[in-house]
Amino acid sequence: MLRIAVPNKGSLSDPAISLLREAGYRARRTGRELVLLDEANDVEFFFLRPRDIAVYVGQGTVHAGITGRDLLLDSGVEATEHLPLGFARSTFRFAAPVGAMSDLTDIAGKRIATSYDVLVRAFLAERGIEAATVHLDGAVESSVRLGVADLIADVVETGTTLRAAGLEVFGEPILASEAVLITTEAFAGEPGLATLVRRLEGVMRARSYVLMDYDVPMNRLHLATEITPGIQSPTVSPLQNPDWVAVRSMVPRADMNRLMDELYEVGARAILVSELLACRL
Ligand SMILES: Nc1ncnc2c1ncn2[C@@H]1O[C@H](COP(=O)(O)OP(=O)(O)OP(=O)(O)O)[C@@H](O)[C@H]1O
Ligand SMILES: O=P(O)(O)OC[C@H]1O[C@H](OP(=O)(O)OP(=O)(O)O)[C@H](O)[C@@H]1O
Ligand SMILES: [Mg+2]
Repeated sequence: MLRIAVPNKGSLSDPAISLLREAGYRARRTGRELVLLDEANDVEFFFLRPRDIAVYVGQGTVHAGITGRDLLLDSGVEATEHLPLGFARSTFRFAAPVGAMSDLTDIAGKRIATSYDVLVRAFLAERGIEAATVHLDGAVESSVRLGVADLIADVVETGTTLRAAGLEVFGEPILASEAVLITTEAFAGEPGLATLVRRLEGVMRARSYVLMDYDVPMNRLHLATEITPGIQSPTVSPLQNPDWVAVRSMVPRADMNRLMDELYEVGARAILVSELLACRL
């Protein structure tokens, strides 16, 4: 039976559980459940703290787990990224009081508050910058105002928390992070894991594409299918009116409005967009 670690709390937990549910696995019913047996899929899910998941995977007590790239690297564990999952995207950055620092060299000799000491020390060591780290569990943004540190290194998504604390990012980003499925070399070839990966990829693809249907005059078909070439090739079906055909094609969700405009321009009508639930491409 495949053993998978899933975040039990924090920003990673809900999207990870939704992704698994959409991929056809049993969803967690209550927030207090620690272990969940999914007999139909031959998988056991363990709900653990996101920061601890790399440790369990590294020890081989579970076959794989979902955590953040930043947490994986900070754990220093010998687990590897198997599949990026596209949610909980953030950057990991240095930030200091507005106007105080502009360059990485400004960090030398200063105190950096962070929850990710290993990640920060490795970054500084690579660049030969000497500075002290102050470990804090959370709310790192408050540390500068409270006099515990001169700058911070923390997760930034919208930047709202930084602004509220009177801080601004500076220097190059330390890391671009997102949720990732991790495993070890010993388990990377597990058949159950390959099934999980295929299903997760199916959900992610379905989320990033939509299905587009439209009718177009036969003599404009070549123009329309250039706009929506699909994955393999668009489906073209006859209509009762022999001068028109119906076309169905997958298109990237991000492009859908532009493509609808372009199709209309070349004469397509009745352009419909619908959601995909899952797919195997
Ligand atoms: N605002 C955010 N946007 C995107 N990802 C985030 C955000 N905050 C934290 N993360 C990601 O979540 C993971 C950290 O999870 P963790 O549960 O330790 O902290 P959290 O989500 O901040 O929850 P909490 O602090 O409430 O326990 C990291 O991978 C981090 O990059
Ligand atoms: O750029 P933003 O959109 O503001 O998001 C980033 C903030 O979100 C997380 O904090 P969280 O709320 O989890 O609190 P914590 O610091 O106690 O972990 C993270 O640690 C940052 O502080
Ligand atoms: Mg947090």
